[in-house]
Amino acid sequence: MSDLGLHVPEVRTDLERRVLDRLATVQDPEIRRPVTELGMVESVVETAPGTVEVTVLLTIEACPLRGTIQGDVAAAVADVPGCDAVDVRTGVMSPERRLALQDALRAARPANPFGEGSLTRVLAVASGKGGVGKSSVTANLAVALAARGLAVGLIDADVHGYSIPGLLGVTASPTKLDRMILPPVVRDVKVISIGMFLDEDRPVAWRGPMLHRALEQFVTDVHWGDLDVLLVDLPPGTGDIAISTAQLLPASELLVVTTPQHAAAQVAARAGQLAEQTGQAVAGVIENMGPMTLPDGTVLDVFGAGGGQEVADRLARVLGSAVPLLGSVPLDPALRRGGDSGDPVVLSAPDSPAGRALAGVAERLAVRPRGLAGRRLPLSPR
Ligand SMILES: Nc1ncnc2c1ncn2[C@@H]1O[C@H](COP(=O)(O)OP(=O)(O)OP(=O)(O)O)[C@@H](O)[C@H]1O
Repeated sequence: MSDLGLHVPEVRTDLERRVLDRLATVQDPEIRRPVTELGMVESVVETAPGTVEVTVLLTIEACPLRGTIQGDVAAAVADVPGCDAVDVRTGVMSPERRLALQDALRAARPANPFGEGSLTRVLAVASGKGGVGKSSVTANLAVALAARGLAVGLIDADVHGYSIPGLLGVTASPTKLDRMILPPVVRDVKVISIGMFLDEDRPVAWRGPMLHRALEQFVTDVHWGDLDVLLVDLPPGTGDIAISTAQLLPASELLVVTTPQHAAAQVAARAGQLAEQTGQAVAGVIENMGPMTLPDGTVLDVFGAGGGQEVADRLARVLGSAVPLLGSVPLDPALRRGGDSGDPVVLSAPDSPAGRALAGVAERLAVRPRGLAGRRLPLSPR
């Protein structure tokens, strides 16, 4: 039995033992745990001296990652000493085996993995109004934090403008195992979006309770594994989902995105002030679409300047705790291009002005020590 109490094949020869040991280094790309621990290795058989046949069971027949898993297994086994040839076969788990896997994964985690005592830093990204680049900033921060070696998850809860899948180039759908959802992993970020569950052409009228339920499912039914950071892309404004986030993710901190414009800053500050009622801390403010420097050195400030600092100062005053301006991301065609092509600017053009500014914000978020500093107690019991 594996650590999770699941199937481990019997081995008879030394080569079979070495191959099985090596398979412990192969992770399921979605669940992110060794295939040997997940009961996915059905058998390892030395069919002729130096020739091994490995049978891997996938969770579902239509597993989109069949080829990846087969390739990873073949690559891992290829240089096991004494192994001249490997044949990787795939099968599908029986419903009983699949259920046992889900039960084992569920038992290994609390119902709300981000509740009391969680070590995951949860950052809910808010903006006062739409179109300020909140989703672009969120997508870039997620991949920048993952590139720094952190385990990152991303929930796209922006019901009306879910754009995260496009910004990250996610084409895969989540794998559904009865009541458990395995999120697609793209650029090392586990991503789940409300858009992955909707018919693109059919508008949905979301009411508060539906939103709450959807977010609750993303928190509890999605298998996130151990995350260092969970980012939540909120819809613009101060609506129901911001309050649901505070309830379902009680340790979440707000990140407020604004443009430099005075009017936009006022609206953004209002969104941030919600933290006063929900007891959330504000991790900081990010100014986006800031002044851009043209090739001849002229500075073009389409949306003015200073809005980010204005929001940070105002929130600090209202909340009575320090609220840093984490960075100002300039208007930059490279950011727009990266978003359009699903190739975030922090990876596709890291030396561009926006790429550098966003990497700087990610660095500040990554190094900030965790703790209760700055977190306010809720005003009313939840
Ligand atoms: N710094 C920037 N420079 C250039 N273009 C940008 C910048 N930030 C965002 N954009 C572009 O602005 C548009 C809006 O961005 P985005 O969708 O991220 O905004 P949003 O605030 O998440 O909007 P909503 O909340 O309404 O969905 C996109 O086309 C994006 O590429």
